[in-house]
Amino acid sequence: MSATRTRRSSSRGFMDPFSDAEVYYGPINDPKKQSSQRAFNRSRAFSVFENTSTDKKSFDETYSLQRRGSEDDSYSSSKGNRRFFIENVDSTLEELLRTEDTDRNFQITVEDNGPKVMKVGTSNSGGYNTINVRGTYMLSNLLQELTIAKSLGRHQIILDEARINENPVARLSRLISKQFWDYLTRRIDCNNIAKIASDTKINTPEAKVPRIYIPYNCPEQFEFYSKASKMHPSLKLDVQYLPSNITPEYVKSINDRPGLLALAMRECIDPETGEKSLTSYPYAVPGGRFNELYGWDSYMMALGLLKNGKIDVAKGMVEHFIFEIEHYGKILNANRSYYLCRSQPPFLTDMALQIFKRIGGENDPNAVAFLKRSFQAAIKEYKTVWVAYPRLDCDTGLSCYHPDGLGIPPETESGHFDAVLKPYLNKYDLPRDEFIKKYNDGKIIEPSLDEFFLHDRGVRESGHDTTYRFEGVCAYLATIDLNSLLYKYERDIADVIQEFYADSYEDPNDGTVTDSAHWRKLAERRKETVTKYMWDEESGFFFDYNVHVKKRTFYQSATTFWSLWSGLATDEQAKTMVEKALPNLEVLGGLVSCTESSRGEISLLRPSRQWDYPFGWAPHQILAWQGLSNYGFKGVATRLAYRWLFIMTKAFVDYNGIVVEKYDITKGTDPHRVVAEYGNQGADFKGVAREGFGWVNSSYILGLEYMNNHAKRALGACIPPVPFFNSLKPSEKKLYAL
Ligand SMILES: OC[C@H]1O[C@H](O[C@H]2O[C@H](CO)[C@@H](O)[C@H](O)[C@H]2O)[C@H](O)[C@@H](O)[C@@H]1O
Ligand SMILES: [Ca+2]
Repeated sequence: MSATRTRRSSSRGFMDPFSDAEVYYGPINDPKKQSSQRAFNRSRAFSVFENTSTDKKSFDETYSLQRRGSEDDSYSSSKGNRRFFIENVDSTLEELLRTEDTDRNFQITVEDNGPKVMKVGTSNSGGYNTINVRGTYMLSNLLQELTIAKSLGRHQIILDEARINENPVARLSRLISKQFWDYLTRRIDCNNIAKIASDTKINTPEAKVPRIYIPYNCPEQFEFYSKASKMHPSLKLDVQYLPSNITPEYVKSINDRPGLLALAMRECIDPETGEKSLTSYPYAVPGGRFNELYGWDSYMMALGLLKNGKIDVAKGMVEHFIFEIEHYGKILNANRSYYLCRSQPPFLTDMALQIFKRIGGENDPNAVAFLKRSFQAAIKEYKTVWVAYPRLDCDTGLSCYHPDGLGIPPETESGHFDAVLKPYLNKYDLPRDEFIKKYNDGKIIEPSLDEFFLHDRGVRESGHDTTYRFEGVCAYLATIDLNSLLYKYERDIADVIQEFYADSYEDPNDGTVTDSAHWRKLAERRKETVTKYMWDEESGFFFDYNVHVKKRTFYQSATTFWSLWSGLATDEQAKTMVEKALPNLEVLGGLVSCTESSRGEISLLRPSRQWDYPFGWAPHQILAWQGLSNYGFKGVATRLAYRWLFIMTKAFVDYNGIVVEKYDITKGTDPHRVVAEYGNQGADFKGVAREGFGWVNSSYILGLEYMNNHAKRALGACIPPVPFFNSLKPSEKKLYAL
């Protein structure tokens, strides 16, 4: 039977071993609820490797790297159809952790020194006979499944061996598409608003109160949330209007009273009362600890969400961006009050276009209307945020990450600025918090600190917080990242005006009328300017240009490839970039953020920054793969993708199903372990990782599109890039540009 065929799940038949946890551990598969043991004794027709390709065996034999399976003590004849009967989920979990989680972090990893084998009862014998579950991967999958079953209220379960011995590539892709996105999706309603509004980053007494700020001209939302607050008085939800003019002074004034910022809602009929009400659009958050909508994370997640068919979530995020541009003047870093002054790298035009194609495209009037609303917002954003004061450099016509704002960003980890503040604390002989208060209140004036924080805000707007590339200089840099993205906006806007506005767009915001030629000219001019100021033929890099001192910089960053993603680079530049720049950035696990030499020496006084060498980030990989493919370098993209997917799969297999925000991609053993700034998001879970990390989830789904079955099998067996590449026949090497 084919794994893609619809699978039955009934108490009379078999349960798909790979069905969603809610179904798999639902009543239908609950031994306690079955009238007789027979219902769960029946073997189902799937084989352990049914969700992998049929030539797996020959591959594994070739490389002799098959994971150890369980010993079959009782019924080897049914190999491939084995099921366990876990009579007591709680005690099995306890035993598993006691014997196998030797470092007591509630995860079973290659670092634990347990026996790496546990006897588990078979379902055929009602648990009487046992078989051995062996090895880190299977034992950690057992831990994950037991943890989920327990959280779903189950005391006994029937567990397919196939579920804990699933090919890792299949398991991770399945979890991302079937579980991780759902855990990352938020839909604000009157019952959960207080939870979503709660702030985890700010530590003031006022921050303990969940608060939502509503744009001054959204009375329906104010009424909606006020009602929610009255419905649940114990939650103490504080509902506040924002002023019509949101200034940096105002934003600073509410830093100790942070709140969520309202997002787009639409009218609906309340099913309980039959009255008109509001309902929110869904959105995905970057990781489990977040509840707010982010800027560029949303774009990266949308790419994966679309591939996994979660179109409403991707579309919901565009609806929120349209609302943010309308009411807050920009796509926000994230919708918390302390982010009101800054944005993040802009991707709205491409995001809207990708969704447009998936919701019906040009033949669907609703899709066209959606596209036009999105582009109207993007044009406003382009003109009023990115090509306007203070981000625009009038001399070159290039743009910088240069947001407004005052004071010290309140959302950073306490102690993050200790090294910077130390000389000032000494100078004023004040403890840190007292100094910060006085400085923020304008009672201490220190222009050099103002300058530092101007750039620090820029760093955060760039999404690359933090990197030595930007420290103390960001707001003065016309970066290759931002200018590539704006080039893409200009090209996309030209295309949409030509096709959907009969080549004449009247801007409702400023009354101007433009055609596609106008926008193409803007794009062409940007391309010429970027080449003039940023292109370095000798190294094959686009470098940032310092508009303040009027000099090109020399920091070798992976964002040079954004010029390929956006189409800004010429074919010759692309070729030079692949020949000269790429070898400096290609490491074991893909494209590293920057070169080691650009980053410089690391010491106690100059600690690692998370957006620098040796760390690799999903958005850098995703944009480079697409960019390289655009210019005919699909083989290079495939090679880089294999590298990245290897790192992700290896960490997933060895470290209890972990998927983290970023990886140290220079090491193959524990790449998820990152000692920089706040550590790593997604690493801190007990028993099971439920949501992965948004843009990393996307990168796995997108990266797999470059892999053929052979590569997928190699990834499933965790074959490192070099042995894998070396094992290829000459004809296969071409697929990886080797
Ligand atoms: O609180 C510290 C910083 O946290 C965010 O930055 C990091 O997480 C974001 C969400 O995944 C991501 O967009 C960003 O690239 C990361 O560096 C936040 O965006 C920063 O503004 C904030 O200072
Ligand atoms: Ca452990």
